[in-house]
Amino acid sequence: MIRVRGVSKSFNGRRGTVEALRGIELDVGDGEFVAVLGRSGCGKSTLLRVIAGLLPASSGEVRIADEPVREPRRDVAILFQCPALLPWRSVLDNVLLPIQVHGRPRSEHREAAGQLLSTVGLDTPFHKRLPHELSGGMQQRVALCRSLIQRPRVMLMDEPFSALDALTREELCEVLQRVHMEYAATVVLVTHSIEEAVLLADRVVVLSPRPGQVRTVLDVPVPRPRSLGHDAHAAELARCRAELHDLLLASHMTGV
Ligand SMILES: Nc1ncnc2c1ncn2[C@@H]1O[C@H](COP(=O)(O)OP(=O)(O)OP(=O)(O)O)[C@@H](O)[C@H]1O
Repeated sequence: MIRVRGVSKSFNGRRGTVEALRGIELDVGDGEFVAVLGRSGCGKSTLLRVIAGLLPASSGEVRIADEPVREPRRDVAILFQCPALLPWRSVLDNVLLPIQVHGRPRSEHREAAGQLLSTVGLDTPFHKRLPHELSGGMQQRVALCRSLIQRPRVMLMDEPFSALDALTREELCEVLQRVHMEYAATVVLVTHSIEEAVLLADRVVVLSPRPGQVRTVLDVPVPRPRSLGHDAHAAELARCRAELHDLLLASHMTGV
């Protein structure tokens, strides 16, 4: 589904050239959930933006559904750290925004929007509220629904929960697992949180410090839904966490 081949990216700035990514190779299968993990500045967001078609690669190629990505695609949704809801529109109208932007009738999608909001735990009384009447976690749930309303094939997420407190993040990880199981979208999540990566992903791709290169890929062979609390597979989750922790720490010490 997503095929990244030999992607490198350098930025030319006033202080010279920054090599952000070097020779990234990555395949993400249909319905797979892949987390890209690495320390700050290793090129995670750059990789996601190249996959999204928001940024051209310096060399190499990204293909989605066997087509080269040269610009943002309609069937690819992107979720950022900031929910970026329109403050004057109700929750329901924010979710319906992509429908309106693409000139499709809102009335046909109102029910789907309501269902999506219920799936993420926002029932009818919330639908008429304005964004400022919601907590940060609730706003991010609305942004998640807005990205799902068009039934994307692929969801790209850049640290979507990093501005939230630890418990809210965990709650949203639970929501995201449910949404992923229900909608079966292919997901690439960028994060610097080992916990998040292990809770959510089928595979965790660890990038080395700049220039970002694929250092290792770890399978998380644990059935969903997963939890940080009592989980029958707690030992396996802990093993994956420890392995990723050691890898990230080692790459910090050696710089590879
Ligand atoms: N538009 C740009 N112009 C110049 N340099 C850039 C640009 N975007 C990113 N960089 C540089 O590329 C490198 C990788 O940045 P990127 O944001 O992809 O890292 P990251 O792993 O997502 O970091 P973080 O976890 O802190 O968000 C950094 O050194 C950054 O300063």
